[in-house]
Amino acid sequence: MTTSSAPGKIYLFGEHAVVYGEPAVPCAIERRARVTVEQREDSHLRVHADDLSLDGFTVEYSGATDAAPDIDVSESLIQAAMGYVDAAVRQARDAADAPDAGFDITIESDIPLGAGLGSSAAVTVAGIDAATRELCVELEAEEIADRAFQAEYEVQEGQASRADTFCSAMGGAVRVEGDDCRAIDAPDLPIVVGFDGGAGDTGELVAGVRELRETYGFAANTVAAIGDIVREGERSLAEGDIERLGELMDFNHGLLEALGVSSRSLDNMVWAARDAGAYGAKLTGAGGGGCIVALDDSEETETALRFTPGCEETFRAGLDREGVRLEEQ
Ligand SMILES: Nc1ncnc2c1ncn2[C@@H]1O[C@H](COP(=O)(O)OP(=O)(O)O)[C@@H](O)[C@H]1O
Ligand SMILES: C[C@@](O)(CCOP(=O)(O)O)CC(=O)O
Ligand SMILES: [Mg+2]
Repeated sequence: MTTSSAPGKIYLFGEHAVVYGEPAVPCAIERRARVTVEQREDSHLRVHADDLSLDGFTVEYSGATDAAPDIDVSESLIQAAMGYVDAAVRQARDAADAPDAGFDITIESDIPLGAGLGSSAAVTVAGIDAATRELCVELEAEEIADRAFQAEYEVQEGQASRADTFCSAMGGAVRVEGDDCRAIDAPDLPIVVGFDGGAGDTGELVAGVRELRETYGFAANTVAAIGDIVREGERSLAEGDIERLGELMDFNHGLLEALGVSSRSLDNMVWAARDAGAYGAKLTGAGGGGCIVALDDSEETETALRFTPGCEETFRAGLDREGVRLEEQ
């Protein structure tokens, strides 16, 4: 039996634009997905996910590739829930050259689903690490990142950048521009997350930006301007200039809003954080609903978010310098 874990992430800058080759800077946060894998005698797959919430449902399921899941929900929901796990298992079987390996898999995660904190990447990265180790193969973090990207790319039908999976595998702050992925130095950041309890459909939101970008030249310029913010933000990060980082996050949020991926509750939380004196605040990830990220070393932003209509949960989540790791074997 092998348990591996991998962190979720926030985007300091650059989501969406990273899909079109602009750079992005995601940072791993201290919230993890833990995946426990035990090889079976047969080639079946049995998955158990605690408190897996899908579109407001909480389901507990266990299924096998050749058997119906033991819960009464639609096939499409199960497909959505299983997609990343199946893809991670395919990658592990391929890496270990064990096409018929079967597993019992248990997933526990502190990362809300579909909320822009990279739960899919964390589950995929931790799943590949645990399953390959179970097959006596130890992969480098970079290879896990690459295989997890292939898995996300497959599930998201070609609409994925390397940012989430590389960040989750490596930990810390990273910079991703096309296929060029690298770890970067970052100071400890006072990260506060606000969560509206909802989720956005990453594929749909990415498709919406794509359409805007194809329809309007100025939308393409907006995407390019996000790239300029990221380049400026990298300098501020290197200098540890948190005030400027905050200002650039505010700017980045404005451009994401212009691209149509914010929402009323995300905007409310962003404004609550700014009014509370945060250095800056923006939505994180695909948007549409889910999480915002703010920088504040005082308690003010968390207190304000607790009283903000539409904010369901707020928590401080420090930068996690560790990426994928073995928990138990
Ligand atoms: N705890 C979990 N158990 C099983 N699958 C999970 C879990 N967390 C995330 N996933 C998978 O990741 C998907 C959500 O990923 P995505 O839509 O990319 O949003 P995000 O990565 O921002 O959280 C879920 O639909 C599910 O397939
Ligand atoms: C919108 C995008 O830039 C980030 C999506 O992040 P998340 O799955 O919402 O955590 C898409 C991508 O980079 O693959
Ligand atoms: Mg995701």
